[in-house]
Amino acid sequence: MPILKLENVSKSYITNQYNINAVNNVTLSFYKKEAVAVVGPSGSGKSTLLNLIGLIMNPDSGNILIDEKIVSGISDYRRSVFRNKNFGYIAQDFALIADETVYNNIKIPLIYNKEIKQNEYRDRIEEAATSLGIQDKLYKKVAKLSGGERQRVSISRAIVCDQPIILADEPTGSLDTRNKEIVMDIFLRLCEEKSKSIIIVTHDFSIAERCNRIIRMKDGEVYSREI
Ligand SMILES: Nc1ncnc2c1ncn2[C@@H]1O[C@H](COP(=O)(O)OP(=O)(O)OP(=O)(O)O)[C@@H](O)[C@H]1O
Repeated sequence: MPILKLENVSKSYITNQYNINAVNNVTLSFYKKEAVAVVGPSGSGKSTLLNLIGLIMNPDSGNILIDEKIVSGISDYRRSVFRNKNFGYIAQDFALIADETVYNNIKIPLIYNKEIKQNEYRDRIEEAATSLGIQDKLYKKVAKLSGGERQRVSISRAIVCDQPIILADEPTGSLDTRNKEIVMDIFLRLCEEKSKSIIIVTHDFSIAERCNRIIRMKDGEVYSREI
């Protein structure tokens, strides 16, 4: 059974100058324990697709289902509840607060998660940091870390609430080859050992080819997929 499903999902942007079908009638399924790459030229709709999947925006038409339950076309509040429960995010620029410690950065999604009690924070933060090998950096400021270390902080933050699906938009865009490999090793380990599903938007073919599956987009449509 897919953990996440898109059925005939479309999204347009309407501006004064143009009306563009950013995602056009896309049907896709995602499963537990798989890393999936979304590739395609600039403007092909990858980020819009990721925002739809992550319930950041509602589709104009079609359905998004998590565990067979429709989670699109619902109120902003209910969407945010599903979002917090199901998705961890990793951004290209890491989206960390440089002046804060690693510990405080990893803590951020816990504060927004109503189901996790404050007395669990420390254990969860230490566990997430340890699984990424940065437990000795917890009380350092992010500003003092290297690019590879910062990305590990952002991955720790994405897994600290233990949501089943991780969404990553160009997660290795600013890393060197060695750190890219390390990040991909971590993603594949999270799929295998923690049964996560990871969806990665990337322009980097060396990243895409290490995923279990590649989804190719062009002009808002998915034109090739395995499975
Ligand atoms: N907020 C917006 N308002 C209007 N048009 C938008 C908006 N966001 C995206 N678009 C347009 O929708 C199309 C798809 O954009 P999207 O960012 O999803 O593509 P992408 O494949 O992620 O591109 P890139 O690889 O450059 O990040 C593009 O033509 C883009 O210009």
